[in-house]
Amino acid sequence: MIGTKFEVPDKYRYQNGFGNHHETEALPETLPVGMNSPQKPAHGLYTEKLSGTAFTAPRHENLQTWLYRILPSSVHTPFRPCKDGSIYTSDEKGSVHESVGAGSHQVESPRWNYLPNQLRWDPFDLDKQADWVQGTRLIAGAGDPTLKSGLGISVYAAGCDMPPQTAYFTADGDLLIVPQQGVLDVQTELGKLLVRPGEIAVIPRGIRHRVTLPSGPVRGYILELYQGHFLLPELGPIGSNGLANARDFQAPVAAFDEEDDRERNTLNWTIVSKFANRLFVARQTYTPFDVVAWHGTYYPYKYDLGRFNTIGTISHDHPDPSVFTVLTAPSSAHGTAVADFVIFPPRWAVAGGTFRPPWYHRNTMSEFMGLITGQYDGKAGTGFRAGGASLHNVMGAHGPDRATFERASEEDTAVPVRIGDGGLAFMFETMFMLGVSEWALRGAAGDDGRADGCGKLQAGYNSEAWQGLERRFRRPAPETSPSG
Ligand SMILES: O=C(O)Cc1cc(O)ccc1O
Ligand SMILES: [Fe+2]
Repeated sequence: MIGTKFEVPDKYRYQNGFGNHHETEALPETLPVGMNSPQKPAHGLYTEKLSGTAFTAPRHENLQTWLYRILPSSVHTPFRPCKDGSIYTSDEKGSVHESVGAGSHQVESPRWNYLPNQLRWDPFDLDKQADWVQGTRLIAGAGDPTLKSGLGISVYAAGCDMPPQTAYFTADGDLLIVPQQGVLDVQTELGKLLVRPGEIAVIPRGIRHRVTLPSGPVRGYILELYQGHFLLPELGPIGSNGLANARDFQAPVAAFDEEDDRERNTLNWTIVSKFANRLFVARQTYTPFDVVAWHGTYYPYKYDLGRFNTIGTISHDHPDPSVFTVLTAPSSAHGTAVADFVIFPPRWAVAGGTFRPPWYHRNTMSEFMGLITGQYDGKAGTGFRAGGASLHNVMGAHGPDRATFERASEEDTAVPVRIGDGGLAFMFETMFMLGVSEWALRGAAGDDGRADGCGKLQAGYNSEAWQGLERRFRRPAPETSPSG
């Protein structure tokens, strides 16, 4: 199912390759030849440079793109804090000079709860009244976007298009988007992406975008990476191909909208900015989707998880889940990720004489998991459901639930089995201890309709998953001496 059947065909064109220097123009002869910033850019456009790394970042890490657009991005009114409950309206009384202006809309208070327990959530409610920006709620996080350190994990659940003539960007980090339900039509400054469940998208920091929902309500997960950028993992002895292959990543081609001449000089466009976890709003007289051509290495992209080339054991033992890494955001400690995006795709389980599911374990890394569809092979019980989530924080003991243990310790391991068909689970794994938001914790599962909390936290997760595990230890009978 993943990667082959979609509700709607993809109507957009892409250019392929991860980390490529791409170039694309929606009108011929727009990109300058042999230079970036000509005195008179083609067609009367302005040149603008978008930097995703410091100017002096090493060549192999340097990310930047040159944009050729109708007006530069700076032509907007000052950003003002947006009004509580009305993110497209600025709070004229709120001062941009105060650290938290009166009435400012905070995406989430930075008050995190640090809990050693295993946590699991029922599927998050769809909010038919919300759009992409309003429907995104922080679940967990670490670090601080002002220090470009750490990450935030959110769920989105929305039922409305973003209003016409609005765009959003976050200055806090790169967005890794994992749709679980419904199609996202994402118009970005650099072109258009259609992103469906079974695909993922990355929208780098700063890139303005507008999300509409061509197939109705949507739900999914977002990892906002405050530091660094996602890379393909090293392949080591796997060799030069495998896992997610570079050629399967798709970046948009340039596409621009021309404004209606009658609307010139009217402040009819609204730009919402997330800056240090706080929303601000500015107005401008023209569409931000006015980039006629671009070239560079800093751009949004998408990837169909159905193209992942899954590698696993063909002898014995359950390998570390790092073999399923799609993208990794490395820290400066070699092999230790700020964030890994890992999937558990359909595959063959063939390990002989082996307990095949994940082992019981405790991990110095934190593991946030979501389920896109179907079932996860580590949890045969019914509690881990598509659109829900689980969190096993630093050193949180976890592993197969009782049902999984019983099945896997009796199965015939001389026979290969197909696992996960029609299903897809994923994990955001991070070196950081994750704080959990107030919203994620408030309201037990079944306690729906709360404004202040998701009402999805499962009170009985630990007991349902593990308390029923039986003692199986039998001390071997002492050997009796033959002499009597
Ligand atoms: O805990 C989990 O279910 C995720 C996981 C899967 C796996 O195959 C090995 C380790 C691991 O943490
Ligand atoms: Fe785990």
